[in-house]
Amino acid sequence: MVLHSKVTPTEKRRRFREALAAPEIVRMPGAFNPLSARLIQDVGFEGVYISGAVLSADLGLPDIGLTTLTEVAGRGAQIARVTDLPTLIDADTGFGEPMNVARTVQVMEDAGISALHIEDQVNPKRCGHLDGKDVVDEATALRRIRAAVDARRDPELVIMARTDVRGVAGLRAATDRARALVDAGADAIFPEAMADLDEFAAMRAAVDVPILANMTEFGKSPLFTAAELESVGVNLVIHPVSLLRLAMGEAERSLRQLAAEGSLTNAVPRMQTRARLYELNEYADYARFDEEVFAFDVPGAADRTPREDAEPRRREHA
Ligand SMILES: C[C@](O)(C(=O)O)[C@H](CC(=O)O)C(=O)O
Ligand SMILES: [Mg+2]
Repeated sequence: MVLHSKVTPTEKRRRFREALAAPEIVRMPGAFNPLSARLIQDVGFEGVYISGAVLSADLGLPDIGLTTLTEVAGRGAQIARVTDLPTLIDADTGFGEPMNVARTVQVMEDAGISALHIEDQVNPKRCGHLDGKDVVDEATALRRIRAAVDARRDPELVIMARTDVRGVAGLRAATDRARALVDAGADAIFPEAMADLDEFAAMRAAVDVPILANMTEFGKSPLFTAAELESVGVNLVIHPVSLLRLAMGEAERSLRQLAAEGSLTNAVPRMQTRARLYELNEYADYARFDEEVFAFDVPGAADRTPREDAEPRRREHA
């Protein structure tokens, strides 16, 4: 892959649409940084989720709409450029009024993102699995999606509408809202905080676009397997915060061990090795790339060298 993914954003978006249309469920664990996105690809998943909860947690902030479009898109771009997989990013409420939503879509396109979801919570939003959240009225929710769709320049970009209505007004209201969001142009639906598989099945029956299941831990939905979700027609599953929770759990355990034992010797067997890290970050490929660039010879170039002292730069390789 060296330096970046060679798959263009449009190609990733096209592949994502194709995967969503296939009968197999698309699995997207949440990357907490570009390196973990590499791991997700290496282990063989179909896509990378970029979570708002993870980004805000990473900045030491609660997930209550404090992060800005610039911060979220910047992180998205860093992650998208190191993976060949499609990326789905959490655009919260779209960062403002419908006009802001329109700008959000274009900024995410420029960031190389494949898909984004925009939710119908009021500003400031909160985690969809917490009590006490609120949603905007239908007209406002539809305007956000309409603005997003109108602003899109690459027709392959996937615009997903998330509805938080289930936790506020029940399943029936959520399926009604989802239908309206699809009519407004949403390519896919993210029904937040569904209580069981029957609710996913009801959502499946309500709309004819791909639907997503959010398997976040410690939330309102039980943790169904990919096969269970696929069996009720769910097209895409995200595990948004799982890798961050796992890494932080291990970090805390190990810090306590270090504090108690004065060394991390006993934690080393649980660590990713230096060799594996270098493999993920393609040290060998970079070295080869460097060699090839310096060995590259343009026929006749020497005759055209304008300055006699123009010596090619030499580089030592370890
Ligand atoms: C999917 C989500 O929007 C996210 O930001 O990752 C969160 C996840 C979480 O807080 O567990 C959500 O609102 O469900
Ligand atoms: Mg979120």
